[in-house]
Amino acid sequence: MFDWFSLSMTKKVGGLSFILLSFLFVVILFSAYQSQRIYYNMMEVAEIDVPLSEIVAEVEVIQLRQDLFIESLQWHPHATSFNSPMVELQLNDQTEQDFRTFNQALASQLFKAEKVLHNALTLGSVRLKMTDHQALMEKVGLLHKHRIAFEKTLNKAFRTQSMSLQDWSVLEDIDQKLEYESDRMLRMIDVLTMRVSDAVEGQEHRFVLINAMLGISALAIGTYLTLYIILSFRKRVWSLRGQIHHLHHALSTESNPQREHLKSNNMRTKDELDELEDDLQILLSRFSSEIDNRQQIENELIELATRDKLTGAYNRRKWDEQMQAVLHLAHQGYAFSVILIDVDYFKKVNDTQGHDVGDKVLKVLVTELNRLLKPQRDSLFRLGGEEFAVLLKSGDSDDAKQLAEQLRHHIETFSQPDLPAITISLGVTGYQEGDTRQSLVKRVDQLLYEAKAAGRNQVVSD
Ligand SMILES: Nc1nc2c(ncn2[C@@H]2O[C@H](COP(=O)(O)OP(=O)(O)OP(=O)(O)O)[C@@H](O)[C@H]2O)c(=O)[nH]1
Repeated sequence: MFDWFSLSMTKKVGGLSFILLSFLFVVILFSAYQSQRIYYNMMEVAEIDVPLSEIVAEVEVIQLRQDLFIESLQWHPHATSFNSPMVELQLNDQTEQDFRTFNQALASQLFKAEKVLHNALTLGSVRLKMTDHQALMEKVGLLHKHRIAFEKTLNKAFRTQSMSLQDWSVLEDIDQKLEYESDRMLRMIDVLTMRVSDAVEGQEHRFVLINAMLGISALAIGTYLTLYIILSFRKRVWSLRGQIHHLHHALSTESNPQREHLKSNNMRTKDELDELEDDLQILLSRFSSEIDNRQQIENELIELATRDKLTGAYNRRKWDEQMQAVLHLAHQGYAFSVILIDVDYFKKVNDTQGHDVGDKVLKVLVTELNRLLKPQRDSLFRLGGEEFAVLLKSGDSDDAKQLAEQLRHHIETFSQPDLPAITISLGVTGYQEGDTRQSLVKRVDQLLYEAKAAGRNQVVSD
């Protein structure tokens, strides 16, 4: 089943936006459709009903003129024969002229009405009550017929300058019919116009109602969408900030001076994003200092792992690493030298003074040897027991010999009240082409042996 709540925020916002836009789209389409309908209905009123109303108004005026015309005909019936009583008419040129004028006007108005209705029915501009329009058309036709009959009757009278009583009553009858039909036509047009305006009004009401409903729905969805986005956004930001605070807490339980500083310095109003940015900034700086600390600790641990615990000189592991590195460089032309150092008669120190003193002697020895070494170039290693080595990463073997002699002399002459005096024997050699670690160590070991054999407290080099 469709699970709205488990959708991602993007999908929810996208879905709601789509619905909102669809609503707006429907509102626009419906508005356009209704406007179009209202427009056509109004067009129908403007093109058909308004001209028809004007025509009928004209016909009414003409009708009045026609009534007056008939009134103006002074007549009195007199019998010319028993069977055919005649009407004596006051007919002159002016009378005929008047008749022709209003008769023509009437004919023209009726033609106009026919044309309007014919166009409306044939061109399809009538949308409401087609049958009523057809009835109206018929009514105009009838009026036309009455007018022609009226015209004929009068034409005859003008020709003969007289009229039978029968014709006179026909004329009066036609006149009444004309009047009656014209009234009916006007009423029909009124009804039609009313219907059209009612229909338009109804459409307008529906239009307003449906548009209002769609608009309210769109507003509701828009409001919900906006609130949803704001609340989701705030919830996410707060959740992120919560996680950041947890991280702060995990990094340190102490109060964070940087955070306090930021808080106290930034009194201006901040939004959620500003606060999140601050939190992230502080977190990042804390991470970076934490990384620095860890790096420092790691370096210290590495350093500890490479140092001899008793003396602080580098241990054999470091010696192996460094030898590998300098041999690799030596193969590329960077020479190096080694001084191998051994304490003379150290067993005697242990035996006579005790092991602790022996330890202290070894510690002091390392301190004193280091005094004469150049940290950039020379490194001191404890290879085991009372045996040490100095690695000179650069310089030739003469430099090494010179340094070895300085070391020997310094230890020979060094004294400390609580420690026995000691001497050291040293073997010195430089890198020779084709050397391996074993060949070089073996050679310098041999030289040290020779120094011992030669009476100790001396330097032997190759
Ligand atoms: N105090 C102490 N003594 C140690 C330590 N490591 C080795 N030794 C002692 O150093 C002595 C080395 O003695 P030997 O190898 O006989 O050499 P030496 O007495 O110095 O005589 P030569 O080297 O021939 O001059 C031994 O007695 C070891 O016990 C240490 O860490 N502390």
